[in-house]
Amino acid sequence: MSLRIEAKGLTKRYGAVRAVDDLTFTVEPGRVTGFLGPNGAGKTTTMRMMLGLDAPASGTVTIGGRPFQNHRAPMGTVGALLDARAAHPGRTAYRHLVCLAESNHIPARRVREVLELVGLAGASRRRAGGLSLGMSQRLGVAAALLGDPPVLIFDEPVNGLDPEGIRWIRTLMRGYATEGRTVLVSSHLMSEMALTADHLIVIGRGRLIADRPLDDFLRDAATPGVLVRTAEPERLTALLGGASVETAADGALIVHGTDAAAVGAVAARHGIALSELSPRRVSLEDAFMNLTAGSLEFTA
Ligand SMILES: Nc1ncnc2c1ncn2[C@@H]1O[C@H](COP(=O)(O)OP(=O)(O)OP(=O)(O)O)[C@@H](O)[C@H]1O
Repeated sequence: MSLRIEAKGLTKRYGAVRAVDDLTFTVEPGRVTGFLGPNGAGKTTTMRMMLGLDAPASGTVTIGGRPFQNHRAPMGTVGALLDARAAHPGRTAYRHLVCLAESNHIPARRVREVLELVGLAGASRRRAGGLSLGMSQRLGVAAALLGDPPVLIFDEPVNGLDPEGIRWIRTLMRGYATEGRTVLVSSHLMSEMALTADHLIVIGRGRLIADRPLDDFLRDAATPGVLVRTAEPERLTALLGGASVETAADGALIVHGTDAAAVGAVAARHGIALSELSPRRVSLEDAFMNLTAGSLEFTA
């Protein structure tokens, strides 16, 4: 069973703030979709509406063609990780999952399975309140996986995880997507999404900014240019004739309209020493900043 998530004209206001503003997009099965936006962009609010935890002011969001609340087996439809500290602090990890399983008609043996799956089997008797943030996060993932759902919705799942935990959750999401499930994961870090997602939905101030494959972002970010450092920038600039040259804040030259080999050849021919010569790429983080500039809630 594969289900897509479809938002149409989704809008939510908090007083004068349009937290989510006319969002239309589809999250397809079989890939990891990154939901990217700066702090306050509206990611959590959108995910809460997907799960029927908040009502839209207008528009709709459906999972497999109907609102989440209309599915008869919620945990068997969507596995959600919204708030890592959602478990009752006094309950053991095991008890927390058993309660969830019981109220959702999920066999108790599944609890052992998911505890194994998230690496918490050894900590199942510990109280949720005493777990580290990383372990709470794993317990949240265990709860999400209880019903073996075709759709996973994870809000900033790497928060609080150490590098091993981050790799674990990436692998887990990748695995589920490969099985044909629908995986939506939010983040405010482009660098994290670049390692995790196949497709990106980018929002800023509640509005859709981009909805395209990760590869397209990577290609655009790799705008060709050449970074050159030399003690004779003026002379080299004059010799480069047709190319457009800008000077970076640290004195390096950024040359467009030619390649590193050509710049090196000109410098060699005229005996200009270069201390650096490299093809320049815009970092992904810069590309994301450019994309969302003007949509930041707070700017420095
Ligand atoms: N319950 C609420 N009451 C009032 N305003 C809210 C509420 N929840 C969210 N907002 C506002 O709605 C906007 C979107 O918030 P949201 O938490 O959805 O963004 P986000 O992209 O998840 O951000 P973050 O990465 O910081 O979690 C923000 O301006 C936020 O201040």
